[in-house]
Amino acid sequence: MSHSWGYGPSDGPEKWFGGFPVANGPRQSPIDIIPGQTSYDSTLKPLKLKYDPSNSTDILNNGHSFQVGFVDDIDSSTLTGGPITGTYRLKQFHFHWGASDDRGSEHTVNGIKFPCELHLVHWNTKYPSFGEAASEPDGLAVVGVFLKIGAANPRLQKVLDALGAIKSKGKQTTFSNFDAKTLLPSSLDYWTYDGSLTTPPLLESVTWIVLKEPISVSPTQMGKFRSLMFSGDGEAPCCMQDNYRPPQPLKGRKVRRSFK
Ligand SMILES: CCCCNCc1ccc(S(N)(=O)=O)cc1
Ligand SMILES: [Zn+2]
Repeated sequence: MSHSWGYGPSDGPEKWFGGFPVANGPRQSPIDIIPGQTSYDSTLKPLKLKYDPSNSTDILNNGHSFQVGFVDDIDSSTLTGGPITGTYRLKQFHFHWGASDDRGSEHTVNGIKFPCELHLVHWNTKYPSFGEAASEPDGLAVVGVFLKIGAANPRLQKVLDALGAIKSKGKQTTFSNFDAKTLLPSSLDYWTYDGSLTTPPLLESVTWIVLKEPISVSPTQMGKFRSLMFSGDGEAPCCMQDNYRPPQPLKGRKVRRSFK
């Protein structure tokens, strides 16, 4: 059975339960973060992100978003500290965004949607690979960064300038020497909770680490995200936008914060 899914009326988030029943599971993502209901945890460590720019390899339109891939066969781009134990390796980063600036993020804060959200995806090196880690409850850690409309962000430009070469589904091009650390805000204060992949297969294997401070993006830069296509060459053209899953029920989970 082919598990084709998307973000449209016939194959979008409200339809994913059919092919992926975990969609109604106990630790689904994203969620609405209500800061007043989070608990400060003084035992949470500072996040340690060590990214080697020489590790970036390619940029790919996967038909759902675009992602920048990293070499992950050695511990050269890693996440340690924060709420996790051990070492997690950076595998890829990607984004989710809206058709207009009033929506697009997956996590929300007090019900507020941001126009875009960056996900830096890491896997636990206690497992042999990303694929194996993805099915373990402590297998993945994703750092989420909100993008807020403001001044153009020069650090996004290299990524946005590469999108012309990967307009349609399946297109891929080399993307080297990109320092993912440049996409992070100045503060690494974060909220954290146990969740899932936000796209099928929706595996409940993600420790979410959502940064409190957004980075900026301009309306023009947002337009460049929307110039991508969900569709492949020769298919009916369909703009890549609104590729976000809405918040899911908390089901008793606690959200902790690293800051007072
Ligand atoms: C086992 C194969 C999984 C492939 N899909 C990876 C994937 C999906 C969603 C996210 S997200 N949006 O939760 O960060 C990250 C990585
Ligand atoms: Zn994502």
